[in-house]
Amino acid sequence: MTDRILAIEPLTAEAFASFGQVIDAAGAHHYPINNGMTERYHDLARVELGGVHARPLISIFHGQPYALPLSLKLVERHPLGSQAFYPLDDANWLVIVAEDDHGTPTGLRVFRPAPDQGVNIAMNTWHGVLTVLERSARFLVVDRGGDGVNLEEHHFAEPWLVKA
Ligand SMILES: NC(=O)N[C@@H](O)C(=O)O
Ligand code: NI
Repeated sequence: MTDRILAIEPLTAEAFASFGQVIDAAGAHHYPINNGMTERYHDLARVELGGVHARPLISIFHGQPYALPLSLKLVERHPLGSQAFYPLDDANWLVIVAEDDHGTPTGLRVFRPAPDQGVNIAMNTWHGVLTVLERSARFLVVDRGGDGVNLEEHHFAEPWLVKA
């Protein structure tokens, strides 16, 4: 029996503020372009690119579903850049993040994005890898390429349990 249980909470910009930004057209600054044929939802998140020869990468991640309860054994962070995930399908997914305490993740939080929400995880922020539930889903991912090592992993001595 473990006391290392994590509950799932709804994703809000306020709750996520210390980990990055929520990508959400709702409430965003927007304006018509292209003779009014397109609405631009502008500047939704802050892409961070650090280190040498940094450049933005645009990729598609096709995530396979995990089952709940989820045994969380690892979080990671990208010291040289942010990482954004925006669903291309109707996805049921989780965003797992943590604060940092002198190099150790602490204060784990598990968020469930609403439909039409994505996230931009700020540079050097501890997070779980893409965690999709129920059915596979594709995500547009914007993160950092370039020189240097942009991945640091933390393996928990004892896993956390993410429960519905
Ligand atoms: N490894 C990789 O590109 N993906 C992870 O960084 C992740 O956060 O899913
Ligand atoms: Ni990552």
